[in-house]
Amino acid sequence: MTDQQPVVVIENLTKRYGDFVALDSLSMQVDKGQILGFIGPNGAGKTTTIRILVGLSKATSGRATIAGCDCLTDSRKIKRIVGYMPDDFGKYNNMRVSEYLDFFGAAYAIGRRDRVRRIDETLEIAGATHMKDLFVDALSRGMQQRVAIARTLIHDPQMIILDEPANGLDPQARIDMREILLRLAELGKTLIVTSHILPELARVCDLVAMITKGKLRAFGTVDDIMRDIKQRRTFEVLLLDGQSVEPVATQIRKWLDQKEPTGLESKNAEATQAVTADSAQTLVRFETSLTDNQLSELLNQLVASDHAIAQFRELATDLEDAFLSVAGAGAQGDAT
Ligand SMILES: Nc1ncnc2c1ncn2[C@@H]1O[C@H](COP(=O)(O)OP(=O)(O)OP(=O)(O)O)[C@@H](O)[C@H]1O
Repeated sequence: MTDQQPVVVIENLTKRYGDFVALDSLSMQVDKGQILGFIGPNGAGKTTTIRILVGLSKATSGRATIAGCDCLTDSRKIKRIVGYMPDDFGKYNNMRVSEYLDFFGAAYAIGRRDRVRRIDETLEIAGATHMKDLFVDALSRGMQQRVAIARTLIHDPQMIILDEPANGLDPQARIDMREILLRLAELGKTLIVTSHILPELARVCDLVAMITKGKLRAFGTVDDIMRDIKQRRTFEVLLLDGQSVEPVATQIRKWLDQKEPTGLESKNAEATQAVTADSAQTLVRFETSLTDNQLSELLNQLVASDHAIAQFRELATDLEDAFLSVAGAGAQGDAT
């Protein structure tokens, strides 16, 4: 395998439990040193995919390889290449951090002298050097998560798979976790990181795969996904006078009812519902899929009316909105 070849190759991976399709023809690739954010709500199929990747579960059809090794048939090699951190830390009473890591190092058949060195190295990468002599079960969730990362790195895997590493962490610990992920990528590791919380990963991921109901809904860089997903945009009209809010909201509703794709009553109803008047903040907010050209007509009408308009602005759409848009579109598609 050369450096140019993707480290992870997933081709048409499908997993059925009886009649239930947990994973439906999933395909994607991850290159060396990249961080893939694997995003999806509970039950989407993330853990199913990961279990197949680390050789713990057999796909019904399709294929997955890591560094050229088949995840099913080369499972011994996969265990050497991959470090897997499940979302559950487990119970390790009466064990100091160094003993805990030594235990896992020995399980990987790392010699005693190398284990001593690896324990120091992995604790340093995970920012947990000062925890070395503490008892594992006395550590906070965030500290335990760092120790779990050190454990995942103990055999120096080239590929690291972390299942919900930020789960249960406080905001600072989440930021620290992101720093650790970036450090690992800098060290040349390839990472797959799952989350059901999107913005958390968006800042550190090179790639994002969004999955719902076992199907890949979007795959690409964060920018690609934001550009490609056709979504309704949100606008705000800020008014100078609170009394203008209701009449302007009514004017926008009427205009949207005429201009949004016609012929479908439900569409119009949706557009109408998407206009909200906020008297306290003297603004009207609305959602639309109309273009800037079309919206300029509305802006002209509003400016020509008796109401003093302070601002007409588009609200930034974040990845969370994009995800909801993808998930919603996918769910509608499945229903038809
Ligand atoms: N052994 C099993 N037998 C039957 N159904 C299963 C089994 N394992 C998982 N499933 C189902 O497959 C679907 C995908 O589950 P999976 O655990 O992969 O989701 P997930 O995206 O990891 O969600 P979560 O974040 O909740 O772990 C779920 O509907 C789950 O109930």
